[in-house]
Amino acid sequence: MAKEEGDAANLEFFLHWASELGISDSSSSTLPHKDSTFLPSCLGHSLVVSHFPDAGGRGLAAARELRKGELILRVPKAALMTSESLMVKDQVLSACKKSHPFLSSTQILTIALLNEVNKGKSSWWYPYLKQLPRSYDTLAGFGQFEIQALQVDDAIWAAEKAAGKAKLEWQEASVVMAELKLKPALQTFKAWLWASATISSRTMHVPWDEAGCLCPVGDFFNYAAPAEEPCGNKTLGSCGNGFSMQTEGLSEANAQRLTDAGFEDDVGAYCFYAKRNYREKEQVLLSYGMYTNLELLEHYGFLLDDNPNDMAFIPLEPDIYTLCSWPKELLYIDQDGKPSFALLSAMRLWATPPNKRRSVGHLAYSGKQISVENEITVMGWIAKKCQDMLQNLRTSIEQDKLLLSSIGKIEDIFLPVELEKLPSICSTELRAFLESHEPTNEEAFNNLHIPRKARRSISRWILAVQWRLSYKRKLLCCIAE
Ligand SMILES: C[S@@+](CC[C@H](N)C(=O)[O-])C[C@H]1O[C@@H](n2cnc3c(N)ncnc32)[C@H](O)[C@@H]1O
Repeated sequence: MAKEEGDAANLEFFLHWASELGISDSSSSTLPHKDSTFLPSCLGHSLVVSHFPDAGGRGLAAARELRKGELILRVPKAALMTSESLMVKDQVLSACKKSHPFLSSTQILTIALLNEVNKGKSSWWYPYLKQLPRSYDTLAGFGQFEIQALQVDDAIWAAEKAAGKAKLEWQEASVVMAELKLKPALQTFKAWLWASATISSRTMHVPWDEAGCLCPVGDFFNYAAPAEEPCGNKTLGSCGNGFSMQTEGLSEANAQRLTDAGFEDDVGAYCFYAKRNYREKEQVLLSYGMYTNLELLEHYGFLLDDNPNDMAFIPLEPDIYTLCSWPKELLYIDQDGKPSFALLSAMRLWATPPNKRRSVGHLAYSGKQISVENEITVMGWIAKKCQDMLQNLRTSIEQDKLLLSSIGKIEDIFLPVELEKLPSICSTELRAFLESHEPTNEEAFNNLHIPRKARRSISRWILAVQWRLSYKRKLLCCIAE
């Protein structure tokens, strides 16, 4: 059977398996969707699986017009994969967990997931496991080359920290995986990275386990950035349980409140609601939370071209930090190139002569201009800072754009002759990329275009260049303001 046909058959079987577990996209308790050709499916009433090449790949589309606030998917507790549900069915896993109380809840779920994969076809979860991606592009899996390609110190630091944390967690967990007698391939760091990326990018908040749950079908929703805080908290998880199950006769206030998803105790299910009205076939999106592009990359392995919550942090000289009480994470340039409230406030105070700071402090802290002269100094300083930051980075915006279009063609490049035809900045980075993924002897012997290992890293390299480009664009926008 061709791969596509195999994938389609697996998906059909999975949606049937899900319907038998009570997963449903229908708010009434009618029988699962069925037509004469396919197995009964849990979808078809409100949602269908579809492909969105530019917005997350596989995702869920509206099967009909959907109204804001409508209940569109319900996943009963029994269908949620959690450490608890995996342990109930596996005494050995449960005993192992008890003898290693030092492990975090995320480490336990990671081990439990690998333990389930280890069972192969005999796992009760097999139809679901088959639907999980084979690889991820989350920051922890970036190699040294891709990390350096981020160029900005803060981002490099975040990537190194993510990789270091993953390694440490794996080392701590390895004794348990050995006790569970997992296959050697499932005890490797590579397998650990896969399982922890599955958990990082696909779990949803539940109140009884910090690691969250894997939610079959519910984890097919791709992401849309929330434009504003839904309930005053940064992440969706902490406000997910406030949603109401009622969808009939919604008041405007309730319709506003009913966004996204959450576990509902009284229903005993994870419930998903339409965040807005959708036309038939439009992709239905979920807001996982408010994330900057770097955070999206870290936790989910993608970023958005136009992320309203993205920001470029501005490192300040120590004497400016000591002047203000703002935490560093509030000192940034926003997506539109505007300095944040805290950055402006800190700079206005800093640009005031020391003997006058006390008397104008209240203006700075309430976001008001201090004087025209002060404002000109502040704006000039911020623009100069952005300019210096841009100049200190290895490549320019134009070069990054060129590089991105060259990486797109990398599969066609016949080494080393074609490499020479590229602009020098592109060929230098391309050469460094290839050198960091040395070909195997066999590949070198056969003069294959791109080593296999490198091919798998291309998507991460593209993400790194896209990330630094979006960062530079914000700085440029600020200078142009
Ligand atoms: C919960 S899953 C969503 C379903 C996923 N597309 C699938 O096929 O299983 C989250 C992952 O989908 C991808 N994704 C979600 N929203 C995206 C978006 N707006 N743009 C690009 N990728 C997205 C990312 O790989 C992310 O880690």
